[in-house]
Amino acid sequence: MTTALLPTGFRDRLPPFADAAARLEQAVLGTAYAHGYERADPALAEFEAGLAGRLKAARAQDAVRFVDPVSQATLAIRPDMTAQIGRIAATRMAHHPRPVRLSYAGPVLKLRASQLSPNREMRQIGCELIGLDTVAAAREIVEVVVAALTAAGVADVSIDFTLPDLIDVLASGPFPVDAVRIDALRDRLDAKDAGGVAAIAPAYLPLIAAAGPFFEAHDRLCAFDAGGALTSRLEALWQIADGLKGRVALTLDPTERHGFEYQSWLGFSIFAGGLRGEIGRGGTYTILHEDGAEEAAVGFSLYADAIVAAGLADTDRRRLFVPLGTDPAVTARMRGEGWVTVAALEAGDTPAAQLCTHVLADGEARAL
Ligand SMILES: N[C@@H](Cc1c[nH]c[nH+]1)C(=O)O
Repeated sequence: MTTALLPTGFRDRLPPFADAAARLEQAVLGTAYAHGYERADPALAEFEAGLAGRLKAARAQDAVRFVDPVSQATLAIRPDMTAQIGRIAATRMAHHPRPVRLSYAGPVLKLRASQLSPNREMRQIGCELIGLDTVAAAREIVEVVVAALTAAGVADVSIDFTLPDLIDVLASGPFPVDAVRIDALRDRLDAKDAGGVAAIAPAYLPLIAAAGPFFEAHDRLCAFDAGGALTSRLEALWQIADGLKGRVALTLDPTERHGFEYQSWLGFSIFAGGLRGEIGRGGTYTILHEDGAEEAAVGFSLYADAIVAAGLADTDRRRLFVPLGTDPAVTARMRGEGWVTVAALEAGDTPAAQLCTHVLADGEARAL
């Protein structure tokens, strides 16, 4: 075995991609900051028990665990920073007035690669608004993510809304389903398998057709409205989407549940550049406090690697080659004008070897 290779699911990021990811992160966090979201930087690993039980409805986490030789406790490397932000808001920042607005960026590690992404280690950048999961709060969160992607130069953004707790609401209300068959029903709805759904609970069939461009799909879902059980959700969803109308493409897939493990009434996937894979996700969720109290929240996470790998981040180089013997004051002036200067340190050095696009000659930048 060679130690030059990395384990499955891990990779190094090299120039210019690592720079592109850093610029993207800066643009997103800058936009978040300008909207009142201050940065929190949670620990890379923490007590497994504290991480796993923090968000209501979260199943056993998909986390890499290990026994810490120092504390003798089982620790988990974070697979998702949202639960950590929830912990911070519920403990050290519990006394802060609500809502609390926090942003974050850092690596997360999954135990297994998913079908959609072979990577186990990813960089997450996000915002969480803790204390509210109202329409106003959700509108702000989707507004921030759209503004952040615009600031980062990511074009053709589209948002696919979903209702993560839809089946639970219907099953515990108008359309009861046997507890043992509910997972199978979710599965068949996820697969858009009409035959399978019909065999379990035909009342759910219209949900398959209620997916597509947002406003049409919303109309179909309203027509389906199950004795008022969904009225408030549908009204809220409409208001959130209405705020984005005309600026980003909007779709609705009410039974989509991939990646929405702990989200409550609202979930959304973020796409860009006409690509199939999602670049981020978000939604409403519930934080559990130490005393059992529950607190509503809403947020989003973007995946920098997915954005860079899809070619949606700016990876162009613009570098100015500075020949040997150039007056350092001139080079400093060029940097002051925004140039990236690369100084020759030896006589034989060339602009090509230094990946330069321009060369400094007679105090001016000349394109190569
Ligand atoms: N952290 C979630 C998205 C999210 C943030 N806040 C609420 N949901 C994810 O990466 O899937």
